[in-house]
Amino acid sequence: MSSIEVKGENLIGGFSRRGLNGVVRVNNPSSGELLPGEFGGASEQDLEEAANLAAEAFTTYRETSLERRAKFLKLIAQNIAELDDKLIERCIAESGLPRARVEGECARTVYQLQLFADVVSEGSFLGVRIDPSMPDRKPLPRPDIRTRNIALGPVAVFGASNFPLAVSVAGNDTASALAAGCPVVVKAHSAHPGTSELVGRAIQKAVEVCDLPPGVFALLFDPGYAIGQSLVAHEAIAAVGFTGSRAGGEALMKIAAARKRPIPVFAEMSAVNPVIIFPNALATRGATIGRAFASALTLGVGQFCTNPGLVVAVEGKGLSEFLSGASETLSTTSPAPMLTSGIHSAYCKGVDRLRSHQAVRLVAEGAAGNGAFARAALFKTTAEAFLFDRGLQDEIFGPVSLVVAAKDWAEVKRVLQSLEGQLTTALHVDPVDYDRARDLLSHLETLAGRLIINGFGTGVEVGHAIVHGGPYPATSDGRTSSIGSLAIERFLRPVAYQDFPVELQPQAIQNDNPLKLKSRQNGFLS
Ligand SMILES: NC(=O)C1=CN([C@@H]2O[C@H](COP(=O)(O)OP(=O)(O)OC[C@H]3O[C@@H](n4cnc5c(N)ncnc54)[C@H](OP(=O)(O)O)[C@@H]3O)[C@@H](O)[C@H]2O)C=CC1
Ligand SMILES: O=C(O)CCC(=O)C(=O)O
Repeated sequence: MSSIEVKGENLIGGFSRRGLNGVVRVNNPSSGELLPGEFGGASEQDLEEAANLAAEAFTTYRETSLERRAKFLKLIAQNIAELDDKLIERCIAESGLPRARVEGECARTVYQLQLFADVVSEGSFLGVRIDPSMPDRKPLPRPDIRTRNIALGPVAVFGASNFPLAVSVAGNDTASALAAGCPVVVKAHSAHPGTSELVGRAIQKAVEVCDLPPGVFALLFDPGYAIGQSLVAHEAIAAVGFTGSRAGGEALMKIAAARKRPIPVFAEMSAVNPVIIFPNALATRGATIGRAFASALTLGVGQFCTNPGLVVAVEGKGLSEFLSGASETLSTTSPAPMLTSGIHSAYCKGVDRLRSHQAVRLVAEGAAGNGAFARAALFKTTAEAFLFDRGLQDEIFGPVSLVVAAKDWAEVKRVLQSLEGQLTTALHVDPVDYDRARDLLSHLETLAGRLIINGFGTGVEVGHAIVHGGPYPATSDGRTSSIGSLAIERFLRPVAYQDFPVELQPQAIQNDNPLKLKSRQNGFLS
């Protein structure tokens, strides 16, 4: 069992110390009881120190050998795995998530770190391109130009409440930033401070054992928003990774854009993840799709950014069967605790808004619960009403969805044309529907980061091909992904070296290729 303990301290520059700027405390969302541990908030001075140490560490850390960086990521993974039940139990108590989910998420966190260790060892993220000189080219000689990616600089990470391990302190933002060669300063999410500290200490221990500059990692608690905001504004910070609400993401984007030197914010924010049921699929298996949909909707109390919050289909017998199937499953759903009382009250407000909307009707509800326990719900409206009121597209975080019934397929297309950017879009199709699907695809590609056939977006598969992103407001920048190995690209920047003698060339671009990297030579992969 690991010797790491929760002490309620900020982690700065290889040390840990109690913050004196207010206190973060947390309740168990299942029982409502106040959990042990007081987490002292960081002061502006603590933040200054953490950010400056990160800037100092950047110079050395970004040029660590690929082997050493991969070893560091693997050691973080090992240290987290060794936390074992201490971490699992604290995470269950702070999040209200069931043991199997937390254990699975812990395994995913360990796996993600190992994945990035492999990405680092493999080296192609360095993006080497070489256009050798052509001294005899007419009318002008061509210079020798070589490019490699370098790390952007220290990254501020704001983890998600709904994935306290896999999208938090050592989650994909941190893993990809460290893999790219960027030090990380995490602003701990106030919903899981103990989990954050345990994981933060596992990273800090790996920094020490690998003999890396101590500023490579810091963890700060903040009982309000001031420290998080100052972190984004700090001149040492070069980029931000964020998962959470649209309001939170947009607030940080504004701060980043108003800086003297604006920086990129990679915020994963808000989506309703439309489910489109095509006519033949609806006619032949409406009830089956309805049951599967309700299971996806209520998975993890609907607390996924990929949750299917919107269904679009043509009105008729098939849609009635879909609604019956979904209602059957939904009405047997027990209430379950949401992550925080704030998230629960935002959910209740959102559901009440639908309930009192004159053009929306309740189709089915799960059993009612007490405290921060959420009651699942399904609502229905017409395409006409949906197109009229843009507010009906807003994400309600939790186990609720809105079915939009269209008069005909042309109206389905109008509904889809009206949507904002999404993380995922699911298409339920039979082969007979393929022509309609093909016709919609070019629009759907511009709508979402991931298109799914006959499934749902919940449960992101972490890997090399996954895209967890999408156009605004699903994310602030849909060009890459916040999950999977593509995420590393957010924290890299290409630099070209023109006519550099070998003595001054970084190893990655040298002709004898000491790092054994694949590269693009004159445009061709080799
Ligand atoms: N689409 C998605 O992936 C997700 C969406 N959500 C949505 O967010 C709501 C709240 O969940 P939560 O996880 O708390 O998300 P928030 O966006 O409220 O918080 C995420 C992180 O950002 C910080 N933060 C939020 N707003 C600001 C701000 N204005 N300035 C500085 N820092 C800020 C929070 O600080 P602190 O820790 O102090 O709160 C937290 O660390 C949910 O009800 C849901 O609507 C939530 C999770 C995932
Ligand atoms: O793994 C998933 O399903 C989604 C992860 C995520 O980023 C989220 O829900 O916030």
